[in-house]
Amino acid sequence: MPVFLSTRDADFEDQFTALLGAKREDSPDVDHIVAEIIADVRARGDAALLDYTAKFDRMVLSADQLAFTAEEIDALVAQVSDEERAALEVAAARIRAYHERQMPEDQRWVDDSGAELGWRWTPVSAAGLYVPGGLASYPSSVLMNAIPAKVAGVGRLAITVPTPDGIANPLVLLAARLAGVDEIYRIGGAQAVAALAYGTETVRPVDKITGPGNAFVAAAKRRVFGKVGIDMIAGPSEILVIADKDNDADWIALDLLSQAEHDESAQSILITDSEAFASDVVAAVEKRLETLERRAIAGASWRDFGAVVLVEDMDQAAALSDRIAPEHLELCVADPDALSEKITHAGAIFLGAWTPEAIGDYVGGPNHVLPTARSARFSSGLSVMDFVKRTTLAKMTPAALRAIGPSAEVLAKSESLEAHGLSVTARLQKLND
Ligand SMILES: NC(=O)c1ccc[n+]([C@@H]2O[C@H](COP(=O)([O-])OP(=O)(O)OC[C@H]3O[C@@H](n4cnc5c(N)ncnc54)[C@H](O)[C@@H]3O)[C@@H](O)[C@H]2O)c1
Ligand SMILES: N[C@H](CO)Cc1c[nH]c[nH+]1
Ligand SMILES: [Zn+2]
Repeated sequence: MPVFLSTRDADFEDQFTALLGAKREDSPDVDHIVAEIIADVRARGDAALLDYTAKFDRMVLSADQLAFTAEEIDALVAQVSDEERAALEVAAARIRAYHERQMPEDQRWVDDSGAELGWRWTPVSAAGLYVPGGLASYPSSVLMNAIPAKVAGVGRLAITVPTPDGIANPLVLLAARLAGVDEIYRIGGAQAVAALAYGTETVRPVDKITGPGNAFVAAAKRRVFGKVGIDMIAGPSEILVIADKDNDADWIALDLLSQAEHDESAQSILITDSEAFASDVVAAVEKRLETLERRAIAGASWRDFGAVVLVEDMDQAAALSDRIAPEHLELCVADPDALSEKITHAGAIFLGAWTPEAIGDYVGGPNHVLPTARSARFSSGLSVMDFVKRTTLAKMTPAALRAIGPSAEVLAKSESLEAHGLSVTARLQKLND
């Protein structure tokens, strides 16, 4: 059974704080193993990649087999059914259209002093996308990572995907092709991240690495950060549903289970102002868990981390939601737009009973790579912005330098940086000659 909290309980604050602080992720200490793997890939390049691929993915390869050839991709893509291809194409088109609107604009203006100022956006030159290939492999995540990169204008986009025992997921290859990925390597784990960051004889290094993965992948991303950029370390999925009594309890139960089925550590929370509705949803979840294919995973998540919170009104619901800062927030209430105005911290908001979160996982358009573990308080989901960087521009005229240069001279002096000040002074003297 999930925990049941009511804001009317005397110890509500303690219980809610415990819910917020519950540690869900089992984070094994893999950092020392990962450090060794990265060092080995840096030292031995392809030879290390081949050894680790043989060891962890049970695949003996030669260096010229590390990358998928165009013919191999063709053969795998041909295995995808027409129905699945059409669905991926719908998803790709919608994700692309959404992300094209995110492209930021350059700015240039002249201020009061006569200085010309501005900024310019440019894409990162090369990006690498890690696609998990062990227990879970999501073609939708390939689209969600690769399409923003290509929309941003990333010149070279490489994918690494482990293929344990030589088995590749044809849908992953098709998603990569639809997104315009340039290179695909059959490698995984920390060694793949190291290869993308530092390069080997076969894998050219990239500037930014994105994509989810297991503890080894996450630790490797943390370690290479600085040498390359990374997106985020996404934790187990979360959903918070705020629903009033005028909902179908079974729909809400399924929405809660849709994220619970990802992972035993996933978290699904219902906030409602109706005790009777809360009971109906709990009963509907139990009923669905009798037959759901992934009932073992979803059941464990619901039992260990699920929660139902009874509130007095929707204002209270909004305030609690902000404290949870959920990855996904569904607002199944009469006026979801009005309620959403009261929400500040959420990775993605799904407005109204006709918007199940799963639409956002696949075909809505917005990205499904979102901040977890309350990090929506300070970060956002993956976007085109993750693949561009901003260069600032400043152009002085003699008049502008005369207007603002003296302040720079004063500040340079106060920081005891003489050359800084003199570089301005020399120019101002020239103007006075
Ligand atoms: N948030 C999302 O959008 C999203 C999407 C897909 C998957 N995921 C998550 O990604 C993860 C995928 O994990 P996975 O394991 O299935 O695939 P993975 O590709 O992340 O990891 C497989 C690799 O781990 C390495 N590895 C395994 N055991 C090792 C060991 N003992 N020592 C060193 N390296 C070892 C191997 O190199 C192997 O190729 C899951 O946690 C899943 O929940 C998240
Ligand atoms: N809900 C996941 C992110 O939290 C993403 C995903 C992929 N496929 C289905 N769902
Ligand atoms: Zn999902």
